[in-house]
Amino acid sequence: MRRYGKHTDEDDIRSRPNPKGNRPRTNIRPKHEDAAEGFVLTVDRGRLTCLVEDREITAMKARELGRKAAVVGDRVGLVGDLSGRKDTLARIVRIEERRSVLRRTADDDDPFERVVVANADQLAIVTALADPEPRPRLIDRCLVAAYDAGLAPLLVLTKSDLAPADKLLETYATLGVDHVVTSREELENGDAADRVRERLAGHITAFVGHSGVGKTTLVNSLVAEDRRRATGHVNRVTGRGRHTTTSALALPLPGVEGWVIDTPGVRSFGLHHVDPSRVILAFPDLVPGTEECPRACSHDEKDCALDAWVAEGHADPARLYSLRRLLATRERREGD
Ligand SMILES: Nc1nc2c(ncn2[C@@H]2O[C@H](COP(=O)(O)OP(=O)(O)OP(=O)(O)O)[C@@H](O)[C@H]2O)c(=O)[nH]1
Ligand SMILES: [Zn+2]
Repeated sequence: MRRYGKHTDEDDIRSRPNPKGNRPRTNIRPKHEDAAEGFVLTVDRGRLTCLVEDREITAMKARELGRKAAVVGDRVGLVGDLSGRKDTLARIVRIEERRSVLRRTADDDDPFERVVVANADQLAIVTALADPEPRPRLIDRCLVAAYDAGLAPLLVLTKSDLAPADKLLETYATLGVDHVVTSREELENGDAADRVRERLAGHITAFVGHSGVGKTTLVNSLVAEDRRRATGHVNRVTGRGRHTTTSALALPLPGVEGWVIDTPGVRSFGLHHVDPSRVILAFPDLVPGTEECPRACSHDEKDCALDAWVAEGHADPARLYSLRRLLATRERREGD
């Protein structure tokens, strides 16, 4: 059989007594041992689109998973009809352990998670340099969410044909955040896509951005033609059903390993769930200075040991200033 390649010697045949692959069943096997592996591409009102091998299939969560929801980016185990034919429905019976979870709430008082992406390792924060004006506090909040979730942030500054990037970049220099600057012309000649793509290969990158910053235009330049979406406005129709305002959408990068996960435009970035003790982990140079901190220190309070430690010359005061600025964005203000 072709499946066995060139190993058609007798030994090999003997070790596969049932060449059809329908192995005998016994009662002691773990449940759903033979579930197919899938990757969640998008979620729409309880229906999940999953990639299984090269087929996109529609699935629902099996009741046995209880309250645990599968989200975009999840690796899942599926059983049932995996043909991907119209009107078929598979069942998700397992959610693999996640490497990361990116959450946001609509605002800080909102207990519901609006966007959840699993397994991303990079967060592309898309900001226009003008039209609309950059909102540094929103950027800071996205950075906090990235650090909290353990994602590496990538700042993507669009519309450099309308305004220069240097002032904004200065604000982030101390944080050492990687960045790409793009313009209308570079979008048109392909340079923007090339430069951004370089940073995406081998990664699962979630893209976030305020509405109108050019996120859709950019994402379209990165993905295959048949995956592109109409730009300009909110009524986003993907080739595969309506893209709801609450779900993200995973798109493969053509030619290389890697995924772009587009998320709906954000107006605010609620940080209800953020744990300051994880944000400090993005500042490894400051971590040793927290040893003398009071228990459960937010590192943004009077008794925080970092002030004295930095004053003793152990780290750059600008780094502590940046950490404090980020932590302060957890407090809600008008316009966040
Ligand atoms: N001048 C200039 N305009 C740009 C650039 N990139 C995108 N635009 C324009 O900005 C507008 C908004 O772009 P979109 O890609 O729709 O923005 P979006 O962030 O996806 O916005 P929503 O779809 O509302 O979430 C469009 O008119 C684009 O043509 C750029 O680099 N320079
Ligand atoms: Zn502290």
